[in-house]
Amino acid sequence: MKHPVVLIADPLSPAAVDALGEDVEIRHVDGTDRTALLAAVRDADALLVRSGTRADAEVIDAAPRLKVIGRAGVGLDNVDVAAATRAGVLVANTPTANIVSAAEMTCALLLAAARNVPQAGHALKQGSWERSRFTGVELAGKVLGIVGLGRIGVLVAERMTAFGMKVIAYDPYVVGDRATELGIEMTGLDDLLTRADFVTVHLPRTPETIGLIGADALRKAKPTAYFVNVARGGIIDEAALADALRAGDIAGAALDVFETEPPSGSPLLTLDNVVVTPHLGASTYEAQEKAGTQVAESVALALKGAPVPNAVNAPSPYAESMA
Ligand SMILES: NC(=O)C1=CN([C@@H]2O[C@H](COP(=O)(O)OP(=O)(O)OC[C@H]3O[C@@H](n4cnc5c(N)ncnc54)[C@H](O)[C@@H]3O)[C@@H](O)[C@H]2O)C=CC1
Ligand SMILES: O=C(O)CCC(=O)C(=O)O
Repeated sequence: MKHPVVLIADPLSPAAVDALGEDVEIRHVDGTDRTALLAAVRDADALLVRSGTRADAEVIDAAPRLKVIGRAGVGLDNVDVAAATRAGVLVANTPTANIVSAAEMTCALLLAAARNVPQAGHALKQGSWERSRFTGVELAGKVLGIVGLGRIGVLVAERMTAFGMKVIAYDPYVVGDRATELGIEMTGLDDLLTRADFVTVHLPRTPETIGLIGADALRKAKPTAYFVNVARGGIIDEAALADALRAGDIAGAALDVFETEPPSGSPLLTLDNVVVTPHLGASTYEAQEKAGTQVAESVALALKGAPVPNAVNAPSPYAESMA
């Protein structure tokens, strides 16, 4: 009997392949090579992606056998869930597999920006021992503003509270006493922007969140404020951010994600007060093993027609956009 074809379009942990078992035929394609992807998906019963591959309507239409798209990670802005649902294709992500890694990365970038770690290290490797130039700021006693108090936002709050930061947050969808229990003050976005010494966004990329932090928002921030984005490019408008950084309207930024990835030619890459990483929030062995295993288990269940715990086809209150 012919086994169902599982097409892996982004680099996944070997654990994913193990968890898929022997009853499937595994094929690989570079999901960023559009032509190759559209050709390979034609025979696929399942498609496995991370954030590098766009599983949009064109891909779904090119895949007549497709039953399931597995997203090894959280964000679904690269998967057209509505088109998949219309085509009867189940979509499943791994909503908790990489959240600790993403939160730890956020804390790392916050500290790196506050203490100029990459800039000072780079200068030293170039032979320059410049201690005063890289004087930083302490986090203790400072206000951390978290925009989007979901799974990752809460983990960041817990960790940065241990550094002595006062945490305030904006999230109109948070209900209940969770924030109070954690000692987090919920507030409006404008108040957060005017009070925060560090602002970090932990939102999905949706029509509502694209450009949420734009020129107006940045104008409200303290000139000493730092902005951190380990969520999705475009939630902090990059052109407005570059302008604010150049003008000295804010002190610095740390970015793991970009409007276009890779962000070739972005002015942000040329600014000294910007710390950057190439979308590494989920790139730990632990997160990838969990995401790979969980997504493979979901795909294996879907191919058997069994219920899948992390299916996301149900309407969401903030459906992610393909914009
Ligand atoms: N850099 C990386 O490698 C990673 C990035 N991510 C990104 O982080 C995002 C957040 O992840 P989680 O915390 O797990 O998601 P989550 O769904 O647990 O939390 C998102 C929070 O944003 C809030 N929210 C939605 N729209 C909002 C708005 N307009 N204003 C304010 N708050 C709003 C929701 O109420 C929710 O509490 C993901 O969607 C993904 O894009 C996730 C993992 C790794
Ligand atoms: O490792 C990846 O594919 C990106 C992780 C991510 O951004 C997510 O899970 O939303």
